[in-house]
Amino acid sequence: MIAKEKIIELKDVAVYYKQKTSFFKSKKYWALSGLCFDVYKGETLAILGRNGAGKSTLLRLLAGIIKPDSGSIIHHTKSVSLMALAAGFDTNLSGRENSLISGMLLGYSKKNTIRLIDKIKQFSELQDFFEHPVKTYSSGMKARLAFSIAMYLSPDVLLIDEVLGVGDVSFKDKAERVLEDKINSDMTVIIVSHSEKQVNNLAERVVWIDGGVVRKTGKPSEIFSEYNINSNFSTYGLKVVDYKFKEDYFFQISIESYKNGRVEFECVAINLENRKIDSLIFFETLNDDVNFFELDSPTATPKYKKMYPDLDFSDYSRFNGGVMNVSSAYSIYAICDGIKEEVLSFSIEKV
Ligand SMILES: Nc1ncnc2c1ncn2[C@@H]1O[C@H](COP(=O)(O)OP(=O)(O)OP(=O)(O)O)[C@@H](O)[C@H]1O
Repeated sequence: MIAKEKIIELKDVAVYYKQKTSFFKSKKYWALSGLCFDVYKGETLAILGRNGAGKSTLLRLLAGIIKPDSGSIIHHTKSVSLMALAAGFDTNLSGRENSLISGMLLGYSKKNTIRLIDKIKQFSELQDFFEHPVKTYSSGMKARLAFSIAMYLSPDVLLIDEVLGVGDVSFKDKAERVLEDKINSDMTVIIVSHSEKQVNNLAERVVWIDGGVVRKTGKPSEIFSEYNINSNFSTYGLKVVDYKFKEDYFFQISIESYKNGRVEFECVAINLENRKIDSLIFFETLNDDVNFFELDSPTATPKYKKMYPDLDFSDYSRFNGGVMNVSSAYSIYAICDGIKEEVLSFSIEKV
């Protein structure tokens, strides 16, 4: 096996912001702490996390715009671009002038940058606006300029913050196609995205940031099941811990209501290898008692079919609802082709 080449290393990195508590006083707020992970050459890495988790702070760190307050970042590359954040633009200058500056900052000669500028203008579809100050642009136009610059002035590491979420449908399609070409080349791409579909399509690896710390890293399929369940539970001030699942299953558990320590839920489970699930059994370990209940309706509701159009909900899925208790632990077994196997286990706690 060829050893993967590290392009960025984060060693116990932490960043704080000063937040004002009164007119004279401020306190340190640690937006990121204890981050340790590596980025490898040529990979596409997705950064996932809820609002306020620290994703933008992490991107700014990776781009060198801010420095860690403790720990260290080692860059084994010269050109990291945060174009897509549009953070580097001088808004008094035009799209053309900003493209030129970006090229020079990335180490291109003036001649080479000028050669690429018309391609940037054409790709961005900004037309005459390209010659106007960036401060007159809408946020979608800024994102289009940023994306186009990044695509033509190929840095070694491309950082993208939700850029594909802006712009009209035809620009989005075009951007996604070009980005896929970059991903298939040896460019390293780090992308922040809330879209499960986009991350599944584009990224090989995910770093899940939760409350400023790395909660988990892994393949998109390993992360999303737990991430989605956690997102649902955290809306109710609850968290899912000790989450373990069998990779050939997809799960979605959503909360219908939460009252007096009892969670009414809906659950859908799908065998991703198209093995028929005969039944799903929930075992609950609460106060040394073991309770169990069986989920036995064979197909999902139209709601789930609409949410996951790519999944096969026929024989391979089981769907039902029930009640779970907070401060309790669950093991879920599937009987699949006559064989009983543990497919998911977790506990529910108050945050
Ligand atoms: N300049 C700042 N001063 C004080 N606190 C800040 C500053 N910037 C960010 N924070 C705080 O740091 C935390 C992380 O913010 P960050 O913008 O990195 O999160 P995020 O994951 O990108 O969020 P979102 O998805 O909402 O954009 C948040 O709690 C935020 O309130």
